[in-house]
Amino acid sequence: MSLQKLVIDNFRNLEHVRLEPALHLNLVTGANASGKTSLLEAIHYLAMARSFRTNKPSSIIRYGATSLQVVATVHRETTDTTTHIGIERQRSGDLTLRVGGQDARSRAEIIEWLPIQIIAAGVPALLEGGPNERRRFNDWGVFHVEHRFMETWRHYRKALQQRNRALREGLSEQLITAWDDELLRYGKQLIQMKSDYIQSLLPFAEPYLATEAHDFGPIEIEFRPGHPRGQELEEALTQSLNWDREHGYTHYGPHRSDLVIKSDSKPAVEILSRGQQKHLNSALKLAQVHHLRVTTGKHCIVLLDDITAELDQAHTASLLQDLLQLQTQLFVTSLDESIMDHVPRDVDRRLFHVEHGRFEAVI
Ligand SMILES: Nc1ncnc2c1ncn2[C@@H]1O[C@H](COP(=O)(O)OP(=O)(O)OP(=O)(O)O)[C@@H](O)[C@H]1O
Repeated sequence: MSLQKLVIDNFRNLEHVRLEPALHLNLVTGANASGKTSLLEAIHYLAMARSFRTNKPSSIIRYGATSLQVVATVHRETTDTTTHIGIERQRSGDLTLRVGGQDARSRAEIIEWLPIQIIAAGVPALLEGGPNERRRFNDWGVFHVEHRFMETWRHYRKALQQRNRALREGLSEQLITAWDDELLRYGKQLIQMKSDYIQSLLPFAEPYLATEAHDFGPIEIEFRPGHPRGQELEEALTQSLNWDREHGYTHYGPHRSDLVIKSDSKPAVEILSRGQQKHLNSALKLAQVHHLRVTTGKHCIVLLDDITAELDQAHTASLLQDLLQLQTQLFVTSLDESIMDHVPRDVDRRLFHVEHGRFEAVI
């Protein structure tokens, strides 16, 4: 996917911005607080219907405005089709999502249209972030490559919510476990999908992890299904019933799945330097972009925020080259233009300069 046109209204300090991005590299430069990250945040908001910087949607609406809007013309390479995608958020909380001139049926419809990855200083990395971040990484991949995922997740979530409600309300064992069949059926399917995804991702990660510059030992990623090893999910559910009743929620299941990332057979978070952790993080995201490309033909949009603060020159250059080779559409922010020196001349590129929320296309 790629954005051909982008219009942003009242998003943080961006009052009204219209851009025609390049197909591959879009570099956004400007002083501190000019609006560079806000641009990436607006694109991310359009693609995911959530900010990567805050959980409070009202804080992203421009001060004094009653609503924000982000609209894009999106090209899908797999079908060579173009459509309009839009998101509008009112300060009152109302959210409207539009695809092709119609209300979207769900957030998933938009997310499916716009696969997006972000590598940014403020976004928790896979290693140092909590299990939520690693689940999100895992689910992102399964969502985009496995069409049954969303439907299975909806069934599972419904059973989980009902069971948790029965637990909270202190209902009888019979009423609590009435949901177990559904929970097990869809839970096991989810565990299988998530585990299969990680297995199929690993070969794609290897080339990015194996470059000499990284200098870390062999990396392993172990999928943890969200229940104790050596036990089936049904056994874990039965054994934790008393715990679940006491705490008012279901302890075990794929909603608690996690990934254990190891280097040289030891927890990577404990032995890798901060710089190495950042490389590992970007290598795994690159692997997802590549895997998506090969398994579905979809191109990803990648947002790199203040990348030179994240990675040194050599790694920035190699990351840019890898991403450009995968034909992603890149939006990169930086205080200066030096990143362009790492980019081959024939790459379709545009340089934008931003000042107080106003963008100017320089090349
Ligand atoms: N809701 C809002 N309405 C208007 N302005 C806002 C809002 N939220 C944040 N801002 C301001 O928007 C400006 C742009 O912030 P942004 O994070 O995009 O800057 P940046 O160019 O990425 O800066 P840096 O290089 O320092 O990371 C800041 O001055 C910030 O205070």
